[in-house]
Amino acid sequence: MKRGFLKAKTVVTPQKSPVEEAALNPSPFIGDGGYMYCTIPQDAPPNEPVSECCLPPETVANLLKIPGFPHPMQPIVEVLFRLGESPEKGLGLFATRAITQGEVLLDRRPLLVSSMSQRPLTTKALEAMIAKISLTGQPPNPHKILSSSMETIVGRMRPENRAAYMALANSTPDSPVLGIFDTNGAGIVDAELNDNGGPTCTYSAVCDIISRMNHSCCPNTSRVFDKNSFSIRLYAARNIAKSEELTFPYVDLLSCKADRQENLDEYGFVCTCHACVDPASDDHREDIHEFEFDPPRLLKWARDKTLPDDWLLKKCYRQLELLEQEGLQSIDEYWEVLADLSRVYLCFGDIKNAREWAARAYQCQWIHCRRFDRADIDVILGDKYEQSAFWCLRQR
Ligand SMILES: C[S@@+](CC[C@H](N)C(=O)[O-])C[C@H]1O[C@@H](n2cnc3c(N)ncnc32)[C@H](O)[C@@H]1O
Repeated sequence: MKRGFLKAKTVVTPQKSPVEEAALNPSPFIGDGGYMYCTIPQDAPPNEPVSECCLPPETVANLLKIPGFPHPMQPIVEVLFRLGESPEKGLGLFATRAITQGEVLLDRRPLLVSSMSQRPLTTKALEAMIAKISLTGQPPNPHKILSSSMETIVGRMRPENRAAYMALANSTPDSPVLGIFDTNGAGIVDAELNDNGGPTCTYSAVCDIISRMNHSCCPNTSRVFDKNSFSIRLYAARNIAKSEELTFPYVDLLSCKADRQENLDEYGFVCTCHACVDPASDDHREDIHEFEFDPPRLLKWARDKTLPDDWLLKKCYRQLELLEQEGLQSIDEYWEVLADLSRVYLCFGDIKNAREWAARAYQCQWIHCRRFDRADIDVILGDKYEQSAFWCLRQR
């Protein structure tokens, strides 16, 4: 090199990844698909847990209309589980003491809540898509759209939440950001998040601790999303022994074993739980599924004196036995049969037994709190039970 000449340096500005780009802009905004990217709760102090969300703007507006939103989460005074290795399943959660049915194990804000994958496109998004096709001749790639949405959400997370998210399992061949969403996203039903007039869709939530739970077709926990506190509450759906693994279902529990396994294939494992190895389980689950719950049937029996007194009781006890045998205390059918037993005893004018069954239905808060017909149970547990349509109906 000649003296006096410096070797020219090309200044390369390192390109930011989409996650880094998103981290630069933490304010809420409406993205291409018409979804709102926002932090919930908004303007939270650093010690308040937050969720990064991608939701229809109407859903966000409805949440913000809840008086006092967000309500405080349920304080948990004792940690009842630990994170540990589960043979052949990676990490999992294990009870550190015997837990009683109905105990709350955790109440926690998700790291992420998104409706991106399920929501029909908004008109604006559809127009943008059509414009893009006419410009490039190529339809946009839904996989790319979802992936870029996830990068935006993850980029907006607080660093500690992002680290917790990135440490979760990825059982897919996809990029970590998208694969973690697919492996760990658990559904929040529309009614739990958006029961006052927003667009109908389902939402997926990814959590730091709860997402460590492995699947079982006889799960011992159940979760409820409480939109008031914007948190997921985890309940013991039945008594759990010390050291037992805490489990949650990834698929519909009343479908047959083959269908359940087909849906589990995307998680990359073969389920070997009790129900999947018991040859009688499919028939039991079909019987549970076919059991009719409805007050009209109860009214028909109560008024039809040609049917034996114990006609409905026997059916209900059999249903309860099957549900307990199959380990299905987490599903709605369990609450329904407890509620039916309570109503049947009310028809006999037996308030003591009616209340015992009603108390058991009430104890299933993971179902009770979202049942539109829970008023019956509240009436039986209160002092106005004689005003119920079922009171002494069989004796009239
Ligand atoms: C939501 S994660 C559960 C936590 C995960 N075990 C971990 O280490 O973080 C889902 C993944 O866990 C594993 N898994 C969950 N349930 C399982 C089961 N019953 N049998 C085998 N593997 C399971 C699968 O790899 C699945 O894709």
